[in-house]
Amino acid sequence: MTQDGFFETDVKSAGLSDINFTVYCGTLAHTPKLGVLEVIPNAVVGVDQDGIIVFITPNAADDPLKAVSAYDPTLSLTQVDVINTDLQNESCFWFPGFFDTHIHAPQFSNNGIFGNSTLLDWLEKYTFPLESSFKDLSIAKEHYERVIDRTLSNGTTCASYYATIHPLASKLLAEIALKKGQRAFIGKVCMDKNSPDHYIETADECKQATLDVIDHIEKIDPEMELIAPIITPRFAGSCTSELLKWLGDLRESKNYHCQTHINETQVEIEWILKQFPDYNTYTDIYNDHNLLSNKTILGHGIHFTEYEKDLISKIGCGVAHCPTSNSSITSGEARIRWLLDAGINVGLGTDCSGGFTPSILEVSKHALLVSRHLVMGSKNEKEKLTVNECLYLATMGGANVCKLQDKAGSFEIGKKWECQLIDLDVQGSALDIFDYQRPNWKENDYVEAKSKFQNLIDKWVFNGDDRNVRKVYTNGRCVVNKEY
Ligand SMILES: Nc1nc2[nH]cnc2c(=O)[nH]1
Ligand SMILES: [Zn+2]
Repeated sequence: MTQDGFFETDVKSAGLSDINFTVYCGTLAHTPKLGVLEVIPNAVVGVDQDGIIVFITPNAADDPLKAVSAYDPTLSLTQVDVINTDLQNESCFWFPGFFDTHIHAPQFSNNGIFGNSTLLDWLEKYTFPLESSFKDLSIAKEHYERVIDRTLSNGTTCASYYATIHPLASKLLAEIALKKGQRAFIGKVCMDKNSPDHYIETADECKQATLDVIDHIEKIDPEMELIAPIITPRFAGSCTSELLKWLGDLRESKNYHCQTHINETQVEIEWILKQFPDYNTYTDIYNDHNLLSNKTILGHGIHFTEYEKDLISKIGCGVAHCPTSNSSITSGEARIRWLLDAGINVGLGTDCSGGFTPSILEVSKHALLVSRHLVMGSKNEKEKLTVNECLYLATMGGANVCKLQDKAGSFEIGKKWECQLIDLDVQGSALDIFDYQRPNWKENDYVEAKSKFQNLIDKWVFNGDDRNVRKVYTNGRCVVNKEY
């Protein structure tokens, strides 16, 4: 423990041992482009000591060392670690880790508890009382350990977290993510108005605490191997103009990531525009306070006007789509096709505990269903999202929003080995796979096997859960290994 009471963690020491090269065998599946499922059957993937993918050879899993020699004939094979999946099991595959682009770590214990509330009364009744308790570090520690264990176990390799206003608890969240090996953006929440007396800070306290948390994160992971700070004004409803401007200038000073909520409900929008009478739109408030860049993640974005959509497209902001939360607290249905058509990067967010599930797989399913609800109103079939589009939002879409598209989100040479091993046949899982549904990559022709595999992917999205996640890797390191 350090003097502050935090854990001492060294990201380098958490890496691989003396083995300096690893090959992973098995079928790879990913969605590198919107709506496109690519499958690389029985592949061998070479991963170097930095966790970087250096080769991907399809149909080579029968003799992985041959693939290694073909990549580098001088490599000593005794130093190669071979990780085999169960090759007899054709319903086992590697899939990129999920991105949760919007999650409130301190709200985790409230998952499922929202009654009939809507945003503003939900904040007062359920959220602020829970978050204010994080002044107590022992409460923070228990929640933060559990939320990171749970999201990792569901295949979330990267999460953009809102913490609370408390600097010590926010630093602790960063320490725990680093120790457990989850890639994470950590945002100390900023709020200096419209908040209860027991859960508010002055602008000066907020500035000091924000700098303190950023400094700590930069110290414990100086190379930003896994964690990074993110400037987090809760929303325009809980920050004064003075604080928003200071945060915006800080964001610009070092091109920091930034996250906030926007256009979540009509009542919220009216309430906020009354507080900022000089502005016509919610987006203009953030833009004028210097908070928007291509590293800004805007949570929800359900009720953007045409003008706002064009503005965020021009600036390059990402949107965190949170369909589970938007349905639970009755906020609305975001028009994702409309945003994608404007070239806006969109990822998925659990928004725990506005949303009730920590699983991005489940949120993918909800994104698909919400898009169908939109169609029932608009009669515009184009708004429907497919399974492969939702999986793209859950992986590459999230990577684009977090500006990690060169590091993760799909399998590609030069990217990190950052993925989950999915096993559809795991004992006790809710999936029933019949033998006729299994693809046989060796004996079926590719098109037939691929079509069977697509059906399995669809079944996974609708009926799978964390029990189907056997292993999880971030930055080339195994961080979840479930022995059944
Ligand atoms: N969903 C959601 N919206 C918010 N707007 C401001 N704070 C919050 C929050 O904690 N959750
Ligand atoms: Zn939120």
